[in-house]
This record gives sequence, structure tokens and C-alpha cells, in this order.
Amino acid sequence: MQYVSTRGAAPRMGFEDVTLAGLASDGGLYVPESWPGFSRDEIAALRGLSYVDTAVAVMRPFVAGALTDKELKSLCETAYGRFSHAAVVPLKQLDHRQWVMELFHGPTLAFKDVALQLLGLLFERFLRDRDTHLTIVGATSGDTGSAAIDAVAGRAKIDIFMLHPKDRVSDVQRRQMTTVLAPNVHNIAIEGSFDDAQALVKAMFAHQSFATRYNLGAVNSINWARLMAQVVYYFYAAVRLGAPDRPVAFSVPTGNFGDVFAGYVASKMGLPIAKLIVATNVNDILHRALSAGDYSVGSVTPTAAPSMDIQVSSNFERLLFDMHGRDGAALAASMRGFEETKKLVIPAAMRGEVEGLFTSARIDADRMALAMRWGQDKAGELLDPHTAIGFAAAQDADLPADVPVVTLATAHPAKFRDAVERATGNRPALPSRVGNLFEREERYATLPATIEAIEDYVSDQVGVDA
Ligand SMILES: Cc1ncc(COP(=O)(O)O)c(C=O)c1O
Ligand SMILES: N[C@@H](CCOP(=O)(O)O)C(=O)O
Repeated sequence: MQYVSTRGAAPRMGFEDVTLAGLASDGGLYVPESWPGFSRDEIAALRGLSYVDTAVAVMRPFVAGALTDKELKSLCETAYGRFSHAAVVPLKQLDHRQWVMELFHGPTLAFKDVALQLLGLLFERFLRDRDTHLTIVGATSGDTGSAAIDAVAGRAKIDIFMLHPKDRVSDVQRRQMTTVLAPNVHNIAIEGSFDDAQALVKAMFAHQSFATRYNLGAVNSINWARLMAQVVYYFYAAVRLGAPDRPVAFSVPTGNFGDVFAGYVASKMGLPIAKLIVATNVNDILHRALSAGDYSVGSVTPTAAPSMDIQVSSNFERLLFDMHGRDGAALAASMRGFEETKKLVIPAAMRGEVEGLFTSARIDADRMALAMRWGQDKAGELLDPHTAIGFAAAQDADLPADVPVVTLATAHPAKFRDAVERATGNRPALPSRVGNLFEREERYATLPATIEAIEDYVSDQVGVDA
């Protein structure tokens, strides 16, 4: 399998190089040169497979040329062996047609573990025979940071620098990052928003001499391997609910558009997905983009679902690439315009390419709290604020009555226990696997949101002069 950049000007690469590169050298994101297809029989053959065997079958085409089936299976066994539920991502039924898929049984209590546990192992495997040090730079609104740090802490040949917006993540999220004291882990609280942090990461990649000198790598969903690992659970859920004979809908609480883009990939591969519901909070750029073609950046409003307090969604570029007929030069021109004006109009004809598959909803704080109370009172399920946004959008969606709807439960409610308690009166306990989080020492730097400050800090810590 070969990969191409969404902006058309970076070299084609195989899976191993794409995983280590993160962002393409032209500023674009890597995508497979073409989408691999699964026949009905191949999808039917996934019935009854374990999560690990499903993962091997679904990811096989994407890693072709880089890993054998045996190697991939062994990495998946190690990654998913760390999950606390035997089904890895259990499905729970909430009413006659609504389901949630709990993606938070990994070590850091959020769906990010599904991909990042595997990515940490892929880095180790691909660096094994290279005389190379990887400097990971990442941005987090809370969950990617802890999952990435857990996945790479203490690994040889890797340093990780994780930027989070100061005072805009929950106390559990912050401590899950800042109490990891392994010498290769460097947490930075920036004086700015998540969007500022993400822009700084991309600016470091764009600073060619810095990116080359430090051999930058990515753990955010700009890294294709993140999305690849997330495609698996769409197949896993859908075959359990009747695919390929019955289409299934998914509702996805959305910020950086990675999780729901993985659903789009599953659909491109032939999985019968009736609808992908893109659920946003009041930071609704994706809802405006998909419903009205208005992809324009506003200011970020802090919410009780802070991981989705995002305006510029990295992976939307991957969808725009397909909307532009996979014409990298045309998309590069559109993205240059967007970077200058913070606005992009997506004409109806272009949206038509994906209109049948996506629908979207903007869920405000009251509707979110209502969904949390419904989950607790009617189904005995405590939903975290992000999941509640997905579930509210699923309840409100206009879909044929015989289509089951799966909401992706992206975080454990205990990660956002203040918000859950405010909405439901119930304060969820932290699972024992996170340990004595509130007794451990924290370590992080606080820096201004400027590229000079961050690059100087990276240079100091890694010990190579920029
Ligand atoms: C708990 C939670 N839910 C949902 C999202 C949104 O996922 P994505 O960015 O892949 O759209 C995030 C972060 O991105 C998250 O941390
Ligand atoms: N909500 C995310 C934001 C970063 O998203 P990513 O999927 O691109 O890593 C987080 O928790 O950090």
C-alpha cells in the first residue's frame, strides 16, 4: 500500500515511512492512494472474530509491505491486552435501537487508547533497526496527551513533547499527563487554546530545518496510523449488529474529525453504514461546514466537553481531498486560502459527494445534560459529556426505524466527574487502573504560545542545538 499527501506535492510513501513521518512535507496529510474494498463475503467472515482478529483483517491492506500478519497480530495482542474489558470495545444496548460502544476501557480511559496503544508499538517496531531518534510533538485538548504519553513513556529512541491549553483540560486529564515522570516525557501548558497548540505543532513541522534536525514525529490524528486503527471498531460493531445484511448508523462526538473520518474510511471499504452523525458542541464549525458549506473559524467557547473545544479540525482536510476529486493541487490552493482568511466555502455540488453519508448536529449544554440524565435514568449508563453529545444527536436524528444507531462512547465518565455530577447528581469513581492520580507529583512547563518558546524548549530538552 502506498500513501499520497492531500496537498499533492510530498513523496509517495509506504506505511512504515508514513507512520514515522506524521505530517507530509508539503503540509498535507497522508491518505491511502486508493481505498481498499471488502466484499460482502469478506465482511460476513468477520462475524464472531475477536477484536484482535478483526483488527488484523481490517488493517491488513493498510500495512501491506510493512508488517506480516503474524507481526501485526502480535502487536494487536499486546496493545489490546492492556484493555480492562475482555471484548476490548463492548457494545451496550440502551433501548430498542440505540447502542453505545464503550471505547474507554484502555489505560487512560478514552478512545484514544485504541489507536495510541498500537501506535506506540509501531514506533518501537519501526525504530528498532534504525539509527534514529524520534521527537514527537503533539497537541492535546486532554485525551490524546495522556494516551500518547502512556503509549511511549520510557521507550528508547523517543522523546515526546505534549502541548495542552493551560487550565482548559479537566483535572483528571491534566494529572494523567503531568504525573508521568519518565525522562522522555515533556508536558507543556501553553497560554492559549487547543487550536493554538495544534497550529504550533504544524508550524514546527513546516519549519523544515527544525523538523529535519529533530526528526519530528506525530501522535495526533494527522498520523494516518491513528485513523487506521480506529476503522476497526466500526467493522467490529457493525457485524455484531447485522452487517453486511443490515446497514448501521454511527453517532460520533467530533472535534478533530479523526474518529468520524475513520467511519468514512470504513464506508469507503464497503461497510454498509446508513449514516455518520457528526455531533459537535457549541464549537460547531463542522456542523456548519457539513450542513451549510460554511467552514469558517469563530472563537472557541470553553464547554463541559473540553476535548471537543476545537475550531480547526485537522482531518477535515482528508474529507476535503475526496470532495476535491483527490486533486492535491486544487486542495492545496483551497487550504492556502483557508489559512489566510480562516474561511472556506464548500459549494453544494462538492458537498454532494458525501451528503448521503453524513448528517450533523450541534448540541448545546442543556441538551447534553438531558442526554446524560436519560442515560442514567432510563438505561443505567453514565455518559461522559462527549458521549452525551453523540447520544443526544443520535436520539434526535431522522433515520429509518429499522436502522440501529451506535454512539461512540469516547471517554469514561470519571474523566469528567465534575460535569457528570452537575448533570446527574452522581459522581463517578475513578477506575483503579489509573492509580493514585491525586497523590502523585506533577511536572510540566508553562510557556507562551509562540513557536520560538516551544522550539527553544524542545532544543534544550533534547540537547541538539537548533
Ligand atoms: C472524549 C473525546 N470525545 C471526542 C473527541 C473528538 O474526537 P475527534 O477529534 O477524533 O473528532 C475527543 C478528542 O478529539 C475526545 O477526547
Ligand atoms: N480531543 C483531542 C484533540 C486532539 O485530537 P487528535 O485525535 O488529533 O489527537 C485530544 O484529546 O487531545
